[in-house]
Amino acid sequence: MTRLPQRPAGGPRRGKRPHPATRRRPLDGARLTAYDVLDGVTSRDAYANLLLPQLLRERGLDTRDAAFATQLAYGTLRAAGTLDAVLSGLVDRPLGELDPRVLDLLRLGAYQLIDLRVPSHAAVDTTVDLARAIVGTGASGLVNAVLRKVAAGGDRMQWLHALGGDREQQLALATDHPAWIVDAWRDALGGEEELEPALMADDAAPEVHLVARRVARAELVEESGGSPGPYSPFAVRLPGGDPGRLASVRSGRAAVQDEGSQLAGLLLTRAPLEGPDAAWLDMCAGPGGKAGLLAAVRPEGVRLTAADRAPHRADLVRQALRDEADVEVLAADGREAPWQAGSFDRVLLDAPCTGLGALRRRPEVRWRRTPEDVAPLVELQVELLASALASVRVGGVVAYVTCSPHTEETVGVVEVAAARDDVEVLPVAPLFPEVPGIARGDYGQLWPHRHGTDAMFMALLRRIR
Ligand SMILES: C[S@@+](CC[C@H](N)C(=O)[O-])C[C@H]1O[C@@H](n2cnc3c(N)ncnc32)[C@H](O)[C@@H]1O
Repeated sequence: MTRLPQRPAGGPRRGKRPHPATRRRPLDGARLTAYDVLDGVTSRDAYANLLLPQLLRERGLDTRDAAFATQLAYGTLRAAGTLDAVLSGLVDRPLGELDPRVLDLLRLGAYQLIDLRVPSHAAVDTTVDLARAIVGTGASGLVNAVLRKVAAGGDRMQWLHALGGDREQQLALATDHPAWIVDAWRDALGGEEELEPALMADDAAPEVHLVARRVARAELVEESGGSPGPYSPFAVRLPGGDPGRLASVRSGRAAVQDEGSQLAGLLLTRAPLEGPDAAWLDMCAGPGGKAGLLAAVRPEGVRLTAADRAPHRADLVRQALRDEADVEVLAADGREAPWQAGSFDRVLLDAPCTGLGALRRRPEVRWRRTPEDVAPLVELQVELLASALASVRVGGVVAYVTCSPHTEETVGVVEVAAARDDVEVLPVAPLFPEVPGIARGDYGQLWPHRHGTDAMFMALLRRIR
């Protein structure tokens, strides 16, 4: 560590105090934690929603600093596209040629200046301190010079104006979405009318949603200080905070789960069914969010089988179902089912997908995903849905669910199955009369701007012969 310049004996003389900029300030804990999240995402492909809570726990930041670190980390990750557009005009080489640590620091500083309007001396000085400590003195000079130019350019509105571009580019920049995701949302929404509010809502920090599994919802409301969710009878919404501190969450009687995911799980339970109703399958169950809810709400006598291809995800399901009787957890590929064909009455297929509907909770995913990811996922989804239909008895139901509204992964996949002569589509909206605006044709679609949930898609299919 660099040592402070030594004062002459007898203390500083008047007019000879060291310049404040040469003194070392302690690093700001919230900003350092936010930087460490950005660095984990950049250099180790970490997931911010897993890394951040771990760092907050380890470092014991107080509530205020933890909230600021969260805002900085998530906000910077969400806004990376716009921040890079600003920064690329101010750096004398392509951003990809910068030391990745310097780029993350520039993004962190620029986010504070442009989006949070943190006074420029605080945003610049603290980022320069981080640069000096993490990368070195040379980097701190570059960070200082670039961030001063960012500050001089004004706030987000002024920067968007300066960046220019057509309406499409402006929408992508203003809402922090890559252009191909803007297109996918437009397509799923059926046009322009709701596009901007939908993308804006997808760019906002989400509330925390809890699910009351084995505790009365009123009790969880009381314990958490939240309010009942408007749609799922098990949902509690909180403006923020660390739900891991709640006794109900620690004991597994409640869990963190988006209210839209709760509805997607409940869809399976609401489908009308004739004949036996004793065997349910959750075919892609890891980490066990929907399996946990299904286990809690199933009628007496229903056996729940939950499978996941990834053994470590199957272990997480086992953990989520640890206190439930009459459940079986398998590490199994749904396409090579180890169970007998036609052996289930209800099957949930919560398919692996691009996650374009859950970007609020996984802020870096929008920049990680590419349009090339879609086709291989669609191929897998079609195969899994065929397998789900083979796993259900004649007369039984399959709920097909994705946390993506992308038309190819949703309507496109279901239409392949619905074209078969042994399958019929059951309309979703009548099963959710309490959820206005859920219909997407015969399917269900939730949206952050309409429902305050992730953009979950759901479809219900019956084997008719
Ligand atoms: C959207 S996540 C499921 C989320 C889960 N239902 C929940 O609510 O917590 C999709 C899961 O599918 C699993 N998966 C991917 N391919 C699979 C396959 N061929 N068979 C079974 N599971 C698969 C992934 O490991 C992942 O855990």
